[in-house]
Amino acid sequence: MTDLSIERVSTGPVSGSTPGDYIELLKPRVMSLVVFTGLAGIVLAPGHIHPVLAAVAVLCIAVGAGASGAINMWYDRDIDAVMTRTVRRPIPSGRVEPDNALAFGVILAAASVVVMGLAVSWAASALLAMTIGFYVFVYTMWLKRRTPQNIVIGGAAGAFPPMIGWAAVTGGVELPSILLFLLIFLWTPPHFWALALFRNGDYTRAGVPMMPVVAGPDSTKRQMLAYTLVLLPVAVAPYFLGIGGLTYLIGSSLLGTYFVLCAVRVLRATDDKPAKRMFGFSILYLFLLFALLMGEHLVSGILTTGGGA
Ligand code: HEM
Ligand SMILES: CC(C)=CCC/C(C)=C/CC/C(C)=C/COP(=O)(O)OP(=O)(O)O
Repeated sequence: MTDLSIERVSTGPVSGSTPGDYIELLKPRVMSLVVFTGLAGIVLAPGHIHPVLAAVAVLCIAVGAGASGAINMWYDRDIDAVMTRTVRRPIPSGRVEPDNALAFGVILAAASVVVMGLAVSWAASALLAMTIGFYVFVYTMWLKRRTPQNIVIGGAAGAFPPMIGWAAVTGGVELPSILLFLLIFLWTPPHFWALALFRNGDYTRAGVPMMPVVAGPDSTKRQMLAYTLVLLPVAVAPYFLGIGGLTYLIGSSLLGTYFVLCAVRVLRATDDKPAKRMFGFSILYLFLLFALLMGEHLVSGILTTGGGA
């Protein structure tokens, strides 16, 4: 356990929180892509879901993801106060009391799980509850401060949303939804380690054993390349499972090849620029993969029904 007997950044009494402070606790920018992959699970799943229920399912995933982010910020308030990237967050900056942030996260988490079960599907509700629990207890409270494999195993939490969306429609877990999980699971290490490479000082100061801190940048870069090489065929696999079409096959092949090239540039780099570029591209890469999957699926659906007229 990291012993952080660090003087907390004293920013004086809480000067009245604003709604924006609480919204910030939900990590909306990060969770927007998380929710986007959850929507993909809904759109790609076979069968029909009423659009209103689909919207409720997306909302529950969004609220559940945000709630897990708020609880994560409550638990990590000590290390957030030490890292330059996070010191201005609502809790370390004194804008939100820790107990209020925790209550906010717990209430939203409970509400998202109950509403998903009552309104949409108990299978999706169970998966949502498990995802929240995995991120809070397995990643944030257990692995993050103990092992450089923290984000590899913890990455599972971020990979569940497409399975939650799929279960909201079908009530179950099937091979294609497991493949979408695997795609994000393999994407997470190169996504995060690219950031960790240029935020290494933060994590060293905070005593968090991220891979670059423990194994060093060279080993981390080699592992990032390995993950992008494994990810390339896995990201193409939806085409062979019938959930992606020819456009997706070409797009995912090109995007995956460029992601590998990013990793090669990071491996050869003598400064942080390639790592920063790879981190940024990792987000665009995942967004485009899921956008291509959903876009093709929706267009082919329209063409089919249009053709059936
Ligand atoms: C355990 C897994 C993950 C870790 C450790 C991780 C880590 C991070 C960190 C530290 C940041 C910078 C955030 C900030 O400074 O506020 C970030 C940004 C981001 N992450 Fe990840 N991430 C993970 C999984 C995911 C997943 C699964 C997604 C989406 C499916 C995702 C999407 C994003 C996005 C969109 C941003 C940019 C946010 C912004 O522009 O401020 N991340 N990630
Ligand atoms: C539906 C549901 C519950 C979805 C959850 C999805 C999920 C777990 C996404 C991971 C997002 C993320 C930024 C993790 C990093 O935590 P960190 O503590 O390493 O990041 P930080 O240092 O920026 O706080």
